[in-house]
Amino acid sequence: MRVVIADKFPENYLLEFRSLGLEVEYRPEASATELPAIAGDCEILVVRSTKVTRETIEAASRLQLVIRAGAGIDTIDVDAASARGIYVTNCPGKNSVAVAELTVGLILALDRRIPQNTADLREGQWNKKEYSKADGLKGKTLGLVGLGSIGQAVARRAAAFEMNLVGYTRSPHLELAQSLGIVPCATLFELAERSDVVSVHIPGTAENRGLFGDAFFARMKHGASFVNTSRGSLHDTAALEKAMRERNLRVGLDVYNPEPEGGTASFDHPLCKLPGFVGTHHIGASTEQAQNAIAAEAVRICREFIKLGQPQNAVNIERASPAKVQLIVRHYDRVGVLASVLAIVRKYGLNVEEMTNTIFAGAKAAVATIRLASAPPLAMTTEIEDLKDQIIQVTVKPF
Ligand SMILES: NC(=O)C1=CN([C@@H]2O[C@H](COP(=O)(O)OP(=O)(O)OC[C@H]3O[C@@H](n4cnc5c(N)ncnc54)[C@H](O)[C@@H]3O)[C@@H](O)[C@H]2O)C=CC1
Ligand SMILES: O=C(O)C(=O)COP(=O)(O)O
Repeated sequence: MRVVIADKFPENYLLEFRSLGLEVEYRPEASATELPAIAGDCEILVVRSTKVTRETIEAASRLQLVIRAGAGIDTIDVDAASARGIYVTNCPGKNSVAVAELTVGLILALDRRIPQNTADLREGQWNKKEYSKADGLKGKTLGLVGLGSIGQAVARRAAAFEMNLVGYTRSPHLELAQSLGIVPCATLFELAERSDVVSVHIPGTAENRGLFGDAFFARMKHGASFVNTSRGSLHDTAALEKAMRERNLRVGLDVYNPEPEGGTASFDHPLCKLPGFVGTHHIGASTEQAQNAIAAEAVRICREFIKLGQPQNAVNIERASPAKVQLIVRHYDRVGVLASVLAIVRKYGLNVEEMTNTIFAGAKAAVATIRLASAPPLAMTTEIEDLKDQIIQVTVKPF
């Protein structure tokens, strides 16, 4: 099997891929437009933020698995992969601590204006008078949007600064929130009104696009801070600029919309020039610790995939099976039995949604569980039962 690694990846983990018997092509500088040609004949594609487009998925005729060596899968055309039966996985939770550390760094930098202090010192300017104005974090309220892996890691760190925590999450993680000392907010607007600092930790899905716009910022306190280390698509840049100018909002960003592809580029962004801004270059996950943890997880996913044919952490498996009925066929473990059973299922026009076949000790008998979208007619099960010397028992159960 051939694996293409189309992003920067720790060297020693490349060796681990090779030790799995994989032929490794390491293309750390590959761009999204080059990827269709590069990934053309690989079975496994590993990427960080390099976009995997429909063109790549369709050009890679042997592709079976795309591993996002990170958390967010918004850079991958998951629909295109699903339409061709290609697994997409990510490495959940493996870079959360790194992002949480950067988030706390941005919150501290916004309060004490550390980058602005440094810039003045670089310019030969001593300005203790100006920079002596800061609020302090103790007793201030941090509003966390999203209480997944990163939201929780930020909560734990902010608690050490004795901040009050409020949170908003779509899925009601009430017990979890309580265990972390997070007071749940019923709506995003309630969170905006209560928070001195808002920090965003939700995925950049289509439905979350532009969630933070005029209406949200208008509810934030004057002079409050907004931190986004998740995705640039989540905030409306123009609304953010307006809130910075009119409501003295302070903004800390690691992510932008749009963001340059690759490691270096010129970058002219309206927010970066405003005095209340601190920012980083989408480096939330870029610590050695996080990248080693991510790489180890990517290798683990590959190992399991090679062994079992199915990867862990797949994000594009249909969770709500269309199956309604299970046809359970106990049969002798002989050549052609399953083919005969399936031929009868086909004859009655029923689609097999899911299927497993489990062999019993001694390999004399097996049980096939065939999941169907609708109940089989009696004539069909009778026909299966009548397969000579092949069938032990047929049952039908709802699913
Ligand atoms: N700056 C960087 O380098 C990095 C950025 N990220 C970004 O952070 C995001 C979050 O990462 P994790 O915490 O690891 O993911 P996660 O999947 O553990 O948590 C996300 C949580 O957000 C919740 N959620 C989704 N939409 C929501 C909404 N509209 N309102 C409230 N809650 C909502 C989900 O239910 C889930 O609990 C990633 O999707 C990625 O975009 C992740 C890693 C590195
Ligand atoms: O894991 C994520 O979602 C990230 O945004 C990290 O991106 P990166 O792998 O550092 O390009």
